Amino acid sequence: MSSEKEKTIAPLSSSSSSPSVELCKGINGLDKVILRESRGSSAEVYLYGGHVTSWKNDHGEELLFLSSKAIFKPPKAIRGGIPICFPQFGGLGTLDQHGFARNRTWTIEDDPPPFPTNTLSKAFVDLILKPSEEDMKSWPHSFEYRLRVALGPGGDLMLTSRIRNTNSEGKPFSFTFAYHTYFSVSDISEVRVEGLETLDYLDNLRNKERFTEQGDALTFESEVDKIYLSTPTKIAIIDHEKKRTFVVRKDGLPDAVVWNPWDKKAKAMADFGDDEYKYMLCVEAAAIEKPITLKPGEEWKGRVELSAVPSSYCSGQLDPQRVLQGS
Ligand SMILES: O=P(O)(O)OC[C@H]1O[C@@H](O)[C@H](O)[C@@H](O)[C@@H]1O
Repeated sequence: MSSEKEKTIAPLSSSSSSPSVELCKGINGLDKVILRESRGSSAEVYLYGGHVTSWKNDHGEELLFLSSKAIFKPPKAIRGGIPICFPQFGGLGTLDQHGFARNRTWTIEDDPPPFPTNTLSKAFVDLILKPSEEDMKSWPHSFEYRLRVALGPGGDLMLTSRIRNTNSEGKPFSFTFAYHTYFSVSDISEVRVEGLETLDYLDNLRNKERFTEQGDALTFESEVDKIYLSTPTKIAIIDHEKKRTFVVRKDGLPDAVVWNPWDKKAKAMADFGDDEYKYMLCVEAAAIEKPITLKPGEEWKGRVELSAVPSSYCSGQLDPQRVLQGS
């Protein structure tokens, strides 16, 4: 073998790679960005919706649920991954359900204003959304919405939203917000959520009436659509069968929505498989009960950090305290 040939082969057989960010075409030719970390984890972000559609650990296992029937065609929002609900959560206002950010095309911003704290991550992308003239007709406010999606060296997925009021005529505005995260689970009946016990919630299935959750971890055996209020900064989703725990850490987002459509609603959704409710759970870091108000020039920040860790066991039982109190 010539030395020339050996030189060409060497880099291809190398197993370690450095963090990378790649812009390419996704489904239906929509632009997407792929983030890759050196140990093998990755994430995919569509510019349409500023929407994370994939998050994989360093074994290449998908951690987010994406419907097999998801429609990647504007103006329909993508079913699964992490839709951004802004400037309105759900039907709590005059806009279409969950606002318009999830069905607008965002732009990559090469040089955003610096973050107060530096992220360790080298695999990240900065996106920006500004309202179009059409948007201003239904929501007459100027804003700049900057979204950074970053993959940490250990595979954690971090989303940071910075929303600034850029109204020139001195008008404040208010909004509600959610990171509508669809977690992939092995079987919804094997899942528990820790961290929301004893909290008050608004039940979307009962006219948003206010109730208080019981003392036990949440388990699932029917449709659920609840907005938990004043929640702790950390919530754990424990997948018994997979022996995997998702930890949601959040900042600036006091509420948490828990949603699973179950069988009847699943059948009624055109972009969701009839049985897919078994394999997903939405736990959405949110600001809903008390809308955020920004005066001109003011900026709000809302951040979520998702990690997937092996569940810790204690004499055959999961030990929720270790999950919630651990670092
Ligand atoms: O079908 P959409 O607009 O994506 O909304 C899905 C669900 O999103 C949840 O956040 C809401 O609480 C539910 O009420 C809603 O059904």
